[in-house]
Amino acid sequence: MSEAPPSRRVRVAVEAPQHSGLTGPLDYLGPQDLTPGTLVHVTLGRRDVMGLVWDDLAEGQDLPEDERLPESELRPVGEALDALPPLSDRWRRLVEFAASYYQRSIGELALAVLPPQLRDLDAKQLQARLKKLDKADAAAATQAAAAPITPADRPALTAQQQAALDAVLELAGREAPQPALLWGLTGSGKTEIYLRAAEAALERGQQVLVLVPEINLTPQLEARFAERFAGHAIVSLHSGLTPAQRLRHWLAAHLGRAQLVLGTRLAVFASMPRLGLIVVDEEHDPSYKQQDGARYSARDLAVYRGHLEKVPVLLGSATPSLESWQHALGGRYRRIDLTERIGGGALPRVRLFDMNRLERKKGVTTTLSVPLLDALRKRLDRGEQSLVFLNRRGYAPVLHCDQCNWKSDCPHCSAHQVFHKEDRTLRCHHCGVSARVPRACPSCGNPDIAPLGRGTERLEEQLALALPGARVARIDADTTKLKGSLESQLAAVHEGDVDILVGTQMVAKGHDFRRITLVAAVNPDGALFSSDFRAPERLFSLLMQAGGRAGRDAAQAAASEMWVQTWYPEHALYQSLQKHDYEAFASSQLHERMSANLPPFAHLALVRAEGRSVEAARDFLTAAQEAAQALPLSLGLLLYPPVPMAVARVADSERFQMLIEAGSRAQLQRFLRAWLPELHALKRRQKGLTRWAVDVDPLAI
Ligand SMILES: Nc1ncnc2c1ncn2[C@@H]1O[C@H](COP(=O)(O)OP(=O)(O)OP(=O)(O)O)[C@@H](O)[C@H]1O
Ligand SMILES: [Zn+2]
Repeated sequence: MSEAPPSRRVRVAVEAPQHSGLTGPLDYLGPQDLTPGTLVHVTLGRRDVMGLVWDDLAEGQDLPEDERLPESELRPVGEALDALPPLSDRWRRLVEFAASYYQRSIGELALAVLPPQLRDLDAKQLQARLKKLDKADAAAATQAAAAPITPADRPALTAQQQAALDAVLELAGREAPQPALLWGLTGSGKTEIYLRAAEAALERGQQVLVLVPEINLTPQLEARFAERFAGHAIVSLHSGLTPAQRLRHWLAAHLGRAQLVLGTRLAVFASMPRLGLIVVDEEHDPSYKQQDGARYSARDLAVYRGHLEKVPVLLGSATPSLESWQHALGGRYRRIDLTERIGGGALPRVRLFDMNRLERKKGVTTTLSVPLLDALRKRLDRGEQSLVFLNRRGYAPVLHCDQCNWKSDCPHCSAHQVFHKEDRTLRCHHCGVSARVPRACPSCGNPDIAPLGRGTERLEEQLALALPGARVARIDADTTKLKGSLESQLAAVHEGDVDILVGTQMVAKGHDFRRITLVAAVNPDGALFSSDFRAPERLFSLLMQAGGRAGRDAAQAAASEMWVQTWYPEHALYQSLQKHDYEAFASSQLHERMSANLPPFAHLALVRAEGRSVEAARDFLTAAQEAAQALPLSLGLLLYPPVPMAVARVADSERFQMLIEAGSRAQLQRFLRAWLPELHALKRRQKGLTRWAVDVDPLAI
């Protein structure tokens, strides 16, 4: 290091949040041979931060020539972490696309999707890490090399599965494969297709990325991959890992050593030099959408990544998102169907139980109707399992005093505090604040305050009372807080130690329960009349999923039943559900969406604002709307007026939102790019505004 080599202008993506006004990579002075994709330390203001050397030109996010600093004023880049192979061109294109599409800065997104620990290392520490990893991997690699890629113990495919696999393999052989939508009934053996397609990719020496909605809800999928590919290098990537694990797993993927990467939405950004296949399981699941920062859809980015890397993307679902379904109808996605359950079992018979037929007693809803209890008892007698599904946790959604009408409202939110009997607390599910249950009404002193309505905790209690001797268990966010508790509770169900399982949507998804013959949804009507146009889609898929937990053992399939208690049995959604007719449901929904000009026929962005007062949040959006109307690019767009959000106040913050609707993605993108910089300026002027954010393709309205 005697003579300093000549320097040049290098562009470095640094983590500067959008609101700081820095959008593109920044200019520094660095050595000639600094490869794009290399991590470097740089100074930003007075801080030392991690940056990523970017390309010479990043489209759209560059400062105009005359705003760039002359070379003489540039700061030098600091230490480069060049022991790490640079992040690939394709990886950088993915990040660039995501940043631009979701309206964030490249640097913010690039650094946010790298493992956090990587940011804190210097070159020497990184080298030490890599060395340690080398040693561990050398041992594992010999093992992996010895493991056969074609495992011996795998089931022979059914004819339908074989046809589906052939279709996937045919795509994989193409120069630029189109994405595939694997539409398969619950229990039709979709996972087996993922496994076989993965196997074929491994045989080609490629890496496979498998995305799942929530890793702790799908321990079985992970177990099935681990079992099938025992001896192969499989790593997981999700937010439940320790920072050290996350770095180790990420490095294994980046160095090309991990053959399979299984992860949640953030794994869509895993650096994988030999990527050969992307699987997105339960592609319709809302948890693929990131809900803060860059609000990306991992499913949509997976499709884009497949296009960039020219690899097949396999989107699997029994109830595809209407977006994907529409793409399949239009021929953009290749549709592959699995229409039979493994073993030839039937889907459960759906029984729509009309609540209007029950005798009405004032103020009492008979959630546990006599016929339902009879059906449960029948299963008990036969030694079969039942699942009772209610998407509301806690004991009761509100406590109420019938003398003065006091209700357990959250002091900080426009919502009730939920009564949790187990620890006798009132808890707000929005801001998290928790209080002891009062002995008497805080307002009038009446000692007789009562729970109104019902959550899973109460349902569990009532079931145990009504069916003495039954082993009732509950699985929801409250019973599974401890690490490993969900796994052990699920294991108890699989082992037959539970007769009746009560739970929220956590139990409806993905589990391969073998002994359940009755699934009951006791109070699903709420979503029918939601102001969110996607609520019916979510309800339908949740109920199909829940129903799919019954009769998975073909021998019992004929006796399986799904029980839906509803006040609206004639509703089209339930009618389609009864026939297991996703196609009819999708077609009627798409029809409605088309006439209402909603996605997938229109493209939406939502701007949300939070303030210390209603005025602050609303006025900001009103000003934003005026700024939008002044832009010629807003012509042809629909700008809805600001409205309070469904839960208007959370943690003492007033929340408003404003919807923008466009006929095309490109039009929306062009408009946002012109408009959002003005919002950064407006924010500085709006007193009392705490934050604002834009959500492109919002999922919940
Ligand atoms: N060809 C096959 N022969 C025998 N058993 C199979 C075959 N394919 C899958 N199975 C088994 O059938 C069951 C259901 O398959 P799988 O879990 O893959 O269905 P799925 O479509 O992913 O279901 P879901 O959407 O409900 O999660 C599993 O226990 C699986 O091991
Ligand atoms: Zn609250």
